[in-house]
Amino acid sequence: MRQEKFGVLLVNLGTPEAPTSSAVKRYLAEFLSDKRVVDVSRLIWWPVLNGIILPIRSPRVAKLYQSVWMDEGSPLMVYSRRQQAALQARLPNIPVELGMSYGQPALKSAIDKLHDAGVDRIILLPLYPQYSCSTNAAVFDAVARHFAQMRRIPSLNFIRDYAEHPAYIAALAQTIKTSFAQHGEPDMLLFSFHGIPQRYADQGDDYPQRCRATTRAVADALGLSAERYMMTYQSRFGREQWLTPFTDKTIEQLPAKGVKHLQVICPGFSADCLETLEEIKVQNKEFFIEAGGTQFEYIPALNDDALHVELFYQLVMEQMTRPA
Ligand SMILES: C=CC1=C(C)c2cc3[nH]c(cc4nc(cc5[nH]c(cc1n2)c(C)c5CCC(=O)O)C(CCC(=O)O)=C4C)c(C)c3C=C
Ligand SMILES: [Fe+2]
Ligand SMILES: [Fe+2]
Repeated sequence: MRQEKFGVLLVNLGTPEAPTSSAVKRYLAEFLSDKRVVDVSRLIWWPVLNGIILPIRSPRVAKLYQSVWMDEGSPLMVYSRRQQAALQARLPNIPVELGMSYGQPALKSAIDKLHDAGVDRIILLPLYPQYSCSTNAAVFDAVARHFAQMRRIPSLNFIRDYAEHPAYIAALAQTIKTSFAQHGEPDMLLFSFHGIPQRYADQGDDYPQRCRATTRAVADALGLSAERYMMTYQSRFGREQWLTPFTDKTIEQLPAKGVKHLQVICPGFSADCLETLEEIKVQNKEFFIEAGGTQFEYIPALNDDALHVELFYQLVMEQMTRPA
């Protein structure tokens, strides 16, 4: 029997092509039209999105993107490309493609490239460590939509998430140790995850459990006692109730409780992006200092760190050596 030809498809969210109001509008329009992200009836959502959210949010958010934009582009894209290149170097005989759920490079073109390279089994690795219907399932849907257009679809190994993978926990523990060594041990270590509507969790999305699993495993690996760390949710959107406790509200209250030195890590973001570099590193730092905190450090995402690439390598190898 012919040996199967494997290919790897790394997927992340996507990001605007430029830090301009029109590019942000195009990006948000695609992202926020996905029913996996906002599941409100289209009859209600379409006029709200097009009449209110896009015109008001796009220019405001474009300014925020300008403040974090790198010479090579949007941070999320820059780090995702570096992750792809590093994993490709580690797996020289297997094509590794990057696809974005929204914007460029489109998932569709990444799948086409793998198809053209003769791949008959795709290892699909969404770079969201904790499963959520709004992210990992959205990737699965998008891949299935493209498969629906193909006559000959490849086999698919879908990595649902890796919230508790030992190599992921080890990489996070290492980066926290490095930060402690560099800046001193803080009074509190805060694990901040992107939020989702509470309703999604009530309806069965196990995202909060997956976030807790990561947090517990890292705290155990570091031997942190319960009063030295906390877990919160950031990046709220819209009027609905989102998962609590909120990162910003928590941070504002910490100095009054005696926390003067705070370090924040965002383990749900595999690459630094607007939500970490601006919302946490700039905005939430300000909230903490204004409330009386004295020392604040944001611990960078794992990005293209060697231990992160090692995790991707192990995840891929586990799929390749799995009995079919
Ligand atoms: C409207 C609902 C949203 C849900 C649900 C949501 C879930 C979710 N998102 C991420 C990761 C990222 N989100 C990012 C930006 C971002 N997220 C939303 C909305 C929802 N996210 C918006 C509107 C935006 C754009 C910025 C803004 O307008 O505030 C990013 C950063 C992208 C970048 O270009 O830097 C990431 C990454 C996760 C992991 C998640 C659910 C678990
Ligand atoms: Fe988001
Ligand atoms: Fe945000």
